[in-house]
Amino acid sequence: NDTSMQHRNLNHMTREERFSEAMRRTLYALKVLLPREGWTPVGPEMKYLARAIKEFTFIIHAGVFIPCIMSYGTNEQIAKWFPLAADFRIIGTYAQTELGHGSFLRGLETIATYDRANQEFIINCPKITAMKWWPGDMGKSANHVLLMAELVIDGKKYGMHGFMVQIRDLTTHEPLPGVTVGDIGAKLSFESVDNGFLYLQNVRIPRENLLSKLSEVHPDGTYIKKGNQRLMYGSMVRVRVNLIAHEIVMPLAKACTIAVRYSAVRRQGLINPSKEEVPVLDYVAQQHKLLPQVATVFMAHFAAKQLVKMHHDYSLEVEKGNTSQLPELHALSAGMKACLSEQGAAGAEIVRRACGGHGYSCGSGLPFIVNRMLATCTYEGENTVMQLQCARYLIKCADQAKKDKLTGSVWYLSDFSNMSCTAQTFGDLQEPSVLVKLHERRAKCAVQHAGKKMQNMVKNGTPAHDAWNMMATLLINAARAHIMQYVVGTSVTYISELSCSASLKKILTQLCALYALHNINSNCGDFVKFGCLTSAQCDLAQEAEFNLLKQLRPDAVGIVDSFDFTDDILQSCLGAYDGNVYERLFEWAKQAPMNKTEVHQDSYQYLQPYLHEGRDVLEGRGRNSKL
Ligand SMILES: CCCCCCCCCCCCCCCCCCCCCCCC(=O)SCCNC(=O)CCNC(=O)[C@H](O)C(C)(C)COP(=O)(O)OP(=O)(O)OC[C@H]1O[C@@H](n2cnc3c(N)ncnc32)[C@H](O)[C@@H]1OP(=O)(O)O
Ligand SMILES: Cc1cc2nc3c(=O)[nH]c(=O)nc-3n(C[C@H](O)[C@H](O)[C@H](O)COP(=O)(O)OP(=O)(O)OC[C@H]3O[C@@H](n4cnc5c(N)ncnc54)[C@H](O)[C@@H]3O)c2cc1C
Repeated sequence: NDTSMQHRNLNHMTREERFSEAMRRTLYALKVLLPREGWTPVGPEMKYLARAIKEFTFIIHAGVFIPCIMSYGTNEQIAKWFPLAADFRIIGTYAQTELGHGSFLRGLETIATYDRANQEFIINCPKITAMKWWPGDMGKSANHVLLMAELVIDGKKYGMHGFMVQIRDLTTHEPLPGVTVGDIGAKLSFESVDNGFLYLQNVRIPRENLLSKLSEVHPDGTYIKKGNQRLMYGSMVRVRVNLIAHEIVMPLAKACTIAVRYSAVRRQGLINPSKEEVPVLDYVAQQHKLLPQVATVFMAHFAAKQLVKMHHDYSLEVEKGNTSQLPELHALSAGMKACLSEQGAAGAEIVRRACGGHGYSCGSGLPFIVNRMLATCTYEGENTVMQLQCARYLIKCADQAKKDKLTGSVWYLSDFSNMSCTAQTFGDLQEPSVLVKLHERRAKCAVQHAGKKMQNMVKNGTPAHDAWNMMATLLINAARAHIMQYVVGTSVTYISELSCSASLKKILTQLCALYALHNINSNCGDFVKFGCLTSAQCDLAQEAEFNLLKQLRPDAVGIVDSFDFTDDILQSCLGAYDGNVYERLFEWAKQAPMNKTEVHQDSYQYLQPYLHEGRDVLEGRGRNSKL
């Protein structure tokens, strides 16, 4: 209810206005919302933050830069930089990606050379491709970066390390000497974020600015390794774990809220010719577009909660020096981020398109969501690269399963029990336990299929790296199958253990079955090819899905209402709680800058000659235009 936090009409703002507005809101919110003593907003504040996050800037500062200080800094470095960053007295970003490299980190070209005489690092971007490019908040806001660069001592390279580098003066905010920094220009989304470029030439930083939790450089240039170097990739694992809730589940829930509410209001056409026009939500085709996406929101939410818990438990183990869970967590976080962002982004577009012409209007709030979700498929690990990382782990586990009993998320790879499906009715295929088994079997066969193909190629003389490259599509499918079985399995377990009313549990169970069946019906080729289902059972799977659409239709609006978004957060003429779609759209359009005047001066200026000539012709004075 604080007017300072009420949304302005972002669609009618320029990019610079949106950048300024996001900064104003974020810093105002920081002052008002968050308790000064700490960075852990609780209760309604956190709920508000999570729902309003798209309107804030400094997400990289808060969601990546600060956690990196905690992950890579020594206690002294944390004590120095965390309080400054937590209170926004320094603004930072995570500067890793370069103009020439984003996925292949061993190809990064920014260099940090140790200068023993002065006990400093000299930072250089040796060529244009080494320039840092993309980091959020870097173009105009950040005055510090957590710079990921190749450490070099006496000509020897030690790999990527994290360095704290100040890039702007803390008083004037001007770039420091040797620093060329700016905004990278308009993008598909994140209009309010100043993703930036950063070119460093002979920038000197103290030796103490090498974040030294995992390794350090002594004054004489001696390099000391202090832990599992793969922890250097730890920040990316954490962001992949965290972004699922914030950037996939939350936006998809908003898009579904808008589309389902609108579909309950929008009347268009007839089902029974003798009856009145129906709400488009009564069309099974519309239900088939919307309800599986609503189910995805819940299943991704449940699976993400499990992954966050796994990351938390892993982090506690790392503190004790035990990094044994890292390979499994890396594979799962990489695979989940890739597969759920792919499903989420596609799902947001499906529900946007289901809103017809008004879904194409920015007044619906949907284009903003769709475009922003598209970025989740690229940042924090491009999806294909992430799926291949996940597949790399699965192939290794499949080999190990031949001699060991596996545990964790890959346990099913060593399950050699009879997994054939005995379903005779579509009701059998709505059973959670049957759906879990089907997904486990499909995943196991997909992993084994990819592995076998590569083994055969290598046996026939193909180098392993070429076999890997040629089977990439099968490996990606195996990663997707693995994640789908994880999402279905964790959701079934989560719902079964949830203490809630029987009616709520029934709805959640139906949504889980709908998610699983939609996945089966969208990938039935795999399920038949791997002998998981017969062709007749595939027909039953379709019947089972359609039956669930019918059962869930009456509760569709109630289910999305349970996401509890305010109209102010949704920013949608189609999804407002009161359902006054047409009045809101008209009011919204009238506010467009184009409608400030009845006659748009520029259009009149260019049209004027033609308008006058047309008038003359109509009034019989002029000749017919040659046009
Ligand atoms: C009121 C005020 C409010 C204020 C603001 C409001 C804020 C509210 C709170 C904030 C909450 C926010 C939550 C989060 C939301 C986030 C929003 C996100 C916004 C955009 C962020 C985007 C940021 C970025 O994009 S950063 C850059 C990301 N870049 C990447 O991900 C690069 C991807 N590439 C790689 O990771 C590597 O190159 C890789 C893995 C592909 C290959 O590496 P490499 O060549 O070295 O390894 P391999 O040879 O393939 O494998 C070797 C070996 O290593 C293992 N391994 C690889 N990676 C990892 C890893 N990460 N962890 C562990 N192990 C790893 C691999 O498995 C191999 O192991 P083997 O045993 O040898 O098989
Ligand atoms: C909105 C947004 C915000 C971002 N924020 C940040 C930030 O704050 N900090 C930061 O450091 N970076 C940031 N990034 C950069 C982001 O992390 C990179 O864009 C991402 O890692 C992908 O790398 P790339 O752009 O080099 O793509 P590439 O790796 O060049 O991908 C191009 C194509 O090559 C394919 N490809 C690449 N490698 C392989 C492979 N091994 N096998 C098969 N196919 C492959 C990919 O699948 C893709 O199709 C951001 C990007 C975006 C879009």
